[in-house]
Amino acid sequence: MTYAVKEMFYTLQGEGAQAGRASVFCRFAGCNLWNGREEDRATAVCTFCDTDFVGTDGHGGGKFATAEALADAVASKWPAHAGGKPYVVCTGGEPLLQLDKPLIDALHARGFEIAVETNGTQPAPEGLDWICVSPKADSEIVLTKGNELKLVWPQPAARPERFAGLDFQHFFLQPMDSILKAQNTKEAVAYCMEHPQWRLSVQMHKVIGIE
Ligand SMILES: C[S@@+](CC[C@H](N)C(=O)[O-])C[C@H]1O[C@@H](n2cnc3c(N)ncnc32)[C@H](O)[C@@H]1O
Ligand SMILES: Nc1nc2[nH]cc(C(=O)O)c2c(=O)[nH]1
Ligand code: SF4
Ligand SMILES: [Mg+2]
Repeated sequence: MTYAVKEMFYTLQGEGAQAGRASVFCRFAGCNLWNGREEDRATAVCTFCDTDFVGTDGHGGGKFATAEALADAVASKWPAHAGGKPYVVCTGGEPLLQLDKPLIDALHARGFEIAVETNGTQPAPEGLDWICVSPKADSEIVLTKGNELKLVWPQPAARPERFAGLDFQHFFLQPMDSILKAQNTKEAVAYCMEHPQWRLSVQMHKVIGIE
C-alpha cells in the first residue's frame, strides 16, 4: 500500500505521559473527522484541530510506495549513535487510516518502539507499543483500551465522566489551544484537582517553542 505522509521531524514528545521523550514524528495525511479545509471546520465532527495534515508537501513528507521505504525514512531521522530506544510517534491527521501491520513490522525491524496518537474511531493493528486515544465530540470510539486517554478540554459533547471507566493506564485533560486557552487551562486545572484520576497535559512543545 502507498502511505501519504504530510511531514516527518525529530523533536521531543510534547504531550501526555511520554512528554519530554526524544521522538521521530510521522504525521500521516488525512483525517476522517475533518477534511482539513478551513471553510468546512465549523461543520466537521472535530472543530478545534491545531494541525495542517492536508497533502504531502511538508518537510520530510511525501508518498511512500512501501512499508520498507517509509520505515527507512523514519529511521533516517533518528540520530546515528544516539543510543536509547528509538521512538516514533505516528500521528496526523488520523494515523490509523494508514498504519498497518507491514509498517509496524518494518519499524520494529529497525529497532523502533511505536506510539500512536489517534482519535479512537478506528481499530488498531496488532503490535503497537503505546496507544494514546483522544476522543472527539460525539464520535464513537472503538478503541476503548490503551496506554493513555488524552481528552481535549472543553468538549461539551465529550465530558471526562464518559471515559473515566475505560481501560487506560493514564487519563489526561489537555487544554484546548484556542483564543480561550488561558480560560480552558484554568478549568482543566480545576477539574483535575477535583478528580485526581485526571492529570493535566500541557502542550510543552508550544510553551518552549519547538516543533
Ligand atoms: C492533531 S491530533 C492527530 C492525531 C489524531 N487525529 C487525534 O486527534 O488524536 C494530535 C493531538 O492533538 C490534540 N489536539 C488537536 N487540536 C488541539 C487543540 N486545538 N488544542 C489542544 N490539543 C489539540 C488531539 O486531541 C490529539 O491528542
Ligand atoms: N512536540 C510535539 N509533540 C506532540 N505530541 C502530539 C503531537 C501531534 O501533533 O500529534 C505533537 C506535535 O505536533 N509536536
Ligand atoms: S481528529 Fe485529530 S487530526 Fe482529525 S481533525 Fe481532530 S485533532 Fe485534527
Ligand atoms: Mg501537534
